[in-house]
Amino acid sequence: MQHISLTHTHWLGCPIARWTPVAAARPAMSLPWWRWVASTDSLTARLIAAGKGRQFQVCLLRQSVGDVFADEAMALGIGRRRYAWRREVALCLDGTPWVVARSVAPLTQLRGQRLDMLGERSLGSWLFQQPGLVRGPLEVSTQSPRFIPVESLWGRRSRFQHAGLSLLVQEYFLPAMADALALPSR
Ligand SMILES: C=C(O[C@@H]1C=C(C(=O)O)C=C[C@H]1O)C(=O)O
Repeated sequence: MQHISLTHTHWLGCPIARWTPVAAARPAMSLPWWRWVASTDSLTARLIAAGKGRQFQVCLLRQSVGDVFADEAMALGIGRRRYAWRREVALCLDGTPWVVARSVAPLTQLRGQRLDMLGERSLGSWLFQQPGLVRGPLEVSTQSPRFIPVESLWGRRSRFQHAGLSLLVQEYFLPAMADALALPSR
């Protein structure tokens, strides 16, 4: 597959992200990456295991309330101008970001869920403890994230549903992770 490397600036004038169902991306994906990208259990737990003693840390980049990107609004079934809770983090091993993630949820659905109190604790650790958690289908993108100017190898997103809350979690796997784990470029 042709190596596509997009940088932050490519997003100018291109407001819609291209997301495809994970199964459709399978032919373009190596098996080692498939095991990461198509997994549906906690990425936090997987990174800690793969880190083999490296220190895992959630670095909170930004947490705010505001509107969302058009593709996020579509995935959540809300209007673009509806207020949403937005959390952006880097998942780091020994201080090196391996994954960056952006999670968004409609503000009106947060009702008493004190997600803003998470700080540098992993959202995944909280999420996967919730009874009745439902995870929607995974979608994949080769475009880099828009919320931080880094290049990623694979991006994925899925919607979690729990007690009336819809939370869209988008995770982008970075070249530093591929280097550390000797994964292929795609
Ligand atoms: C959804 C998970 O949570 C991870 C932790 C996040 C956070 O703390 O904000 C964000 C996205 C995930 O990479 C997971 O562990 O699978």
